[in-house]
Order: sequence, then C-alpha cells, then structure tokens
Amino acid sequence: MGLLEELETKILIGDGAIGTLLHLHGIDSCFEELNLSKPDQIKFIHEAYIEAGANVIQTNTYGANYQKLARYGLEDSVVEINKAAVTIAKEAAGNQAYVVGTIGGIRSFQKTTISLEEIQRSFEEQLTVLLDQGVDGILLETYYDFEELKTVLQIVKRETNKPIIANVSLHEVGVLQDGTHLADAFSELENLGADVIGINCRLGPHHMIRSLEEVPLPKKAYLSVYPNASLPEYVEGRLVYETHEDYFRESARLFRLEGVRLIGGCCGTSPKHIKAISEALRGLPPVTDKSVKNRQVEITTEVKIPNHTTPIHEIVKSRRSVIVELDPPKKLGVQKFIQGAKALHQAGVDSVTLADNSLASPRISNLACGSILKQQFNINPLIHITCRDRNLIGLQSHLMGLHTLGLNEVLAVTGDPSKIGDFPGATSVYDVSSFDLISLIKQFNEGISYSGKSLGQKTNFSIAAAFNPNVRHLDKAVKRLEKKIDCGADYFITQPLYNEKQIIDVYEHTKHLSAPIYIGIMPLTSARNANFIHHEIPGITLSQSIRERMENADQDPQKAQEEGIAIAKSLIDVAFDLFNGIYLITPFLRYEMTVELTNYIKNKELAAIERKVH
Ligand SMILES: Cc1cc2nc3c(=O)[nH]c(=O)nc-3n(C[C@H](O)[C@H](O)[C@H](O)COP(=O)(O)OP(=O)(O)OC[C@H]3O[C@@H](n4cnc5c(N)ncnc54)[C@H](O)[C@@H]3O)c2cc1C
Ligand code: MET
Ligand SMILES: [Zn+2]
Repeated sequence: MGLLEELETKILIGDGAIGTLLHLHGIDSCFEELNLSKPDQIKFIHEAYIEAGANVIQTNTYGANYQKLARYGLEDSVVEINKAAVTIAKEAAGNQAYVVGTIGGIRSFQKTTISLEEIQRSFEEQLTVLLDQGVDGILLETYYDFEELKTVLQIVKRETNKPIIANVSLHEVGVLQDGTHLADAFSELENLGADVIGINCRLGPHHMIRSLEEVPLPKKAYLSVYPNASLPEYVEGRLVYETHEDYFRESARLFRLEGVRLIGGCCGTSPKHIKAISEALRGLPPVTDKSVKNRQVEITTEVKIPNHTTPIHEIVKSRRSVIVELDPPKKLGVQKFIQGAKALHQAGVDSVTLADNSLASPRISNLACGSILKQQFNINPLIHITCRDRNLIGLQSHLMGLHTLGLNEVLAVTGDPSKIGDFPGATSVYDVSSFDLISLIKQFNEGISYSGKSLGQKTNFSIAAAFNPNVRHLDKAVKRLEKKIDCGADYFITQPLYNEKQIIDVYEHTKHLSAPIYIGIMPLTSARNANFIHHEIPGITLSQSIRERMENADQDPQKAQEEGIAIAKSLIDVAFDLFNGIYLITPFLRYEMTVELTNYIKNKELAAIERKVH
C-alpha cells in the first residue's frame, strides 16, 4: 500500500525535528553535511523517531540545496549529500516507515533578493536527486513565501506522480505572510495538485489549532501539521523551546478533530513528542466531518481627526507652498527649536518638517517634537521616517503612534547610513526599502497592517518621498520616482540643489509626473560649510563662483550668512517659476535664515498676484 492509500483510512504519524536534536548534541555546522561525515548519527535519529511511532520520516535534506549549502562552501555537494540522505533514511526505515524527501523553503520570512529563477534552479537540482534515489514522496516544508511554494510545487507536480506534502509556515494565526487566509492558501495548493496540505514550524500547537478551526476539510487532499514544540525563548543567543511532551498528547487529539491526518513535529520537538502523539492517536480513525468557524472579519472605520488640516499634497497641487525643515536638537532641551518652529509658523509655512536622526546621529525623537508642535502650538509637523532605525515591529508601532497623535504628514526615506553618523557601529535595520515603506503606509491608509491584518481604523497619512537629483543620471532617479508613485507616494521633496541649471533640468525631466515636487534649498552659512558640502556630500557640486562668493564673505560671519541667503534667493527665483513647492532646509537651527527666505517667497508671491491683477 502507498502513503496516500493509507491516509484514506488512517492517521499517520510524522517524525520530529532533526535540526533541534543535532543542535542539542552541540553541532553547529551544516546539518546536511553530516549525511556524509556522520551517517550513523543521522540514522540513529531516524530510528529514534520510528521507534517513537513515526510512520513517515523525512530525509536529512531540509537545507540540502545549492543556495543553502553555498553558505558552507558545499554548493558542489548537492548530489552527494542528497543521495546519502536517502540511503540513510531508507536503511533506517526498512519497511516500517515511508521516506519522504524534504526540501525547505529558501526565502524564509525576510525580504530577500533571491529570485524565483535562482530558487527554481536550486530546487530542481535537489529534487532530481531525491526522486532518482526513490523516495516515497516529497515534503515541501517551511515556506513562508507563498509564491515560492506555489512555484516549487508546480515543479514537483511536473516531475513526478509521487505523493506531495506541501506545508506553509504561517505569519500569524490563520494568515500567511502576504495576507492570504490559510483556507484560501490550502485550496490553491490543492488545485495545484498537492496531495497533503498543511502547516509547519513557526507556531506551536495552540496557534496551529486556532488556525485550522477556520479551515474546512479539503475536497481531495489530506491535512498535515508539524507544530513547533512551543513558542521559542531567547536563551544565551539561541532559540530554546519548551519540552512538555504531554501537552502534545492533548494537542494531537485536537488536531485530529480539525481533520488532520498526518501529524509530526517541527523545531523543538524530539522523539518524546512523537511518542506522545502516536500514543494519543493509536487506534483512532480520522474524522470525516468538522464544523468550521467563521472567519473573523474586522470592521475598519474611517476616522475623523479633529483639527484635520488639508494634506500637504493637496495644498501644493492647488497653490504655492513653502515647507521648512527644522531638525529636532541633538542635545536635550527644545526651547530654541520651539522658538524656531513658532517663527516659521508665523512666517506662514505650510509645515515644519522634522528629520529622523538625520546624518544617522541621534536627535530628540521627531514624534515627541512633532507632537508638542501640533498639540501645544497648532503647528503642522511633517515627520520623516527612515527604514534605518526601526524594524517592522517598530515601524508599524511608530505609524500607529503618529496616527493616534494626529500627525498625518510623513516622509518615507531609506535613511542615511549609520556609518556616517555619531555611532558608526550601530545596526542599520532596513527590514524594508523606501518603496516598501511607502507601500506599507499606503496600506495603513486602507486600514491594513503589513501582514494584511485589519488595523481597526484607516489612517490618513499624506505620503512624501525623497528625490535625490544630485546623481549622474537624472533619468534613473526619475525612474525611482515613478516607482515610488506606483507604491503610493503623493509628492516628492528633493535634496538641496545649488545650481540654477540643475533646477531647470529637474523640471524638464519631471514635468510628466503626476505627483508635485518641492525643490530643496538650503542656505550656505560659511565658506567652510560650502567646502564641506562641495567636497564631502556625495553628488553635490557647488559652482566655482558660489564657493568664491562664500570665501569672499567669510571674514565676517554675518556677511557670510547674508551671502548664503543671497545665493539661496537666486535659486528660489528659478524654482519659483517652475515649481509650486519650495522646501527650505534650516542649517544648524539658524531659523532666522529660513524665516527670511520664507518671507522672500511670500513677497514674491504677493508681487506675482499683483502683477496678475493689474
Ligand atoms: C527630503 C529628504 C529628507 C531626508 N530626511 C532624512 C532623515 O530624516 N533622516 C535620514 O537619515 N536621512 C534623510 N534623508 C536622506 C536619505 O535617506 C538618503 O539620502 C537616501 O539615500 C535618499 O533618499 P531615499 O530614501 O528616498 O532614497 P531611495 O530612493 O530609497 O534610494 C536610496 C539610495 O540607496 C540605493 N538603494 C536603495 N535601496 C537599495 C537596495 N536595496 N540595494 C541597493 N541600493 C539601494 C538607491 O539606489 C539610492 O541610491 C533625506 C533625504 C531627502 C531627500
Ligand atoms: C526550520 S523548520 C524545518 C526543520 C526540519 N524539518 C528539521 O528537522 O530540522
Ligand atoms: Zn521548524
């Protein structure tokens, strides 16, 4: 009888973790290589699982593919390692257990650059060896990326008629990483021809049972589960799992009631867990009927934020607009910062923008500063958000906090690299790129979290994105803008420009874009400041004449400041005729400079209106 025929009438028991047991024996190297160097140890593990009651064991090949073996310099040993794995498992199994060749997911839960083509190549190589060696079926396990699982499943289907077990790994209860509901994922896998469909790893029995409650019995396929022993804990730099085997006895009965027919274990499990499952289910037939819980549908509401002002992108589409960057201080104390913000507000700026630890150096949190401006002074802050300082948990928490405080203006940027700041050794997170961050915020505006879960409310973020025109090929930068618009960017803010011709170039290259642009202008403060920008800020070149003007004024700081303002004004004159938006950057909290430039723009605007009237 074959594996699938047995499943027609029986519940079968899978094995548990191999990796965990090897870890417990102090092995830190490549687990799959042991098929060659320590075959007896692997065989011993298989035998322990069979003795515990497993009817289906997996080869020690979870990571035995080109991509994963390459991490150990073993990419040329794919054939050898997989061949040995099947031989060992078959010897251990004799005629007591089925041997399934396991192939683990490559993409995991992190965003990765590994393309589907590379994955296919690596997968096909491993699959061919496992099939040639005569495994009884193929186990696809630990697939967080549903697209990857569907791709490899189709390859197996094309290559063999042997049973295929396809296990996804959940993001959270009942939901995959891309937001797909488990029941929908299962029906897709069934339609693609998987014979057994299930879940493995990441969660313990509790969350897996809850996930299965919303899943009907499949029409043709059978259900499988390979839960972790528990949720893990971090101990001395390692993930450690609880080992209450008795808990698996009770869980096994509940899994059966959800219709599961193949039950094994994943990370943290051992032969003791498998023994508990097998004893609990001995002699019990599979269930053929179950009641399915309704999916929880959460209501997402629109919220009216009190004092809600017109979003910046709407303002700049309809009229001229000035926004000014005034960065939170690098030292404690916000008095001067608040004075500056108030002065800019009085001058009539549409928003004061607050950098997120610009130049990768710590500043007072822009959420704290922005909240003070908004709540105490009714000033509209625009909060920069980098991908550098917060992981996916922190970013989403931050966005929910901003929404709760009514801070709806945000700028999504990658963030300057830590290397350039005060703590060059600090980790740069980059869980997401600036594109992903823009999409994430857009999704928040639909009331949906990164994982596709309802947030209960929709946010109202107006999303700015960064535009760096200080590059050799402006065309390429404009392509990035187009992609950012596709992701959901409402408008752009540029890095500072110091050259009139460049402003015209930017206009010519971007006039087709649907999103408005704020042109960045930052007054120079001294010859030293000009030289630093010219020589050390990548991509920015100051003309000879600008540097000379700053040199000539440098004996007197006041004069240098005036010269810096004069240069900025001539840049504004060019930008004013081409763009609605001007973004002034306050150097070193010298807000009197940006106040003066704001007044200059406002006066120009008045003069222009008067000219129109007459
Ligand atoms: C208006 C404005 C405000 C800013 N505010 C801040 C701030 O508050 N805090 C701060 O730290 N920095 C800030 N910056 C700096 C900004 O984060 C960096 O200068 C960044 O390089 C450009 O902005 P971005 O995030 O949109 O770039 P992106 O369009 O995301 O590109 C960043 C650069 O990195 C490259 N890149 C991006 N992703 C990848 C990848 N996955 N692999 C390889 N290359 C990649 C791109 O090719 C590009 O050269 C700001 C910049 C601007 C223009
Ligand atoms: C990392 S999840 C997959 C684990 C694999 N089945 C093992 O036994 O090690
Ligand atoms: Zn696992």
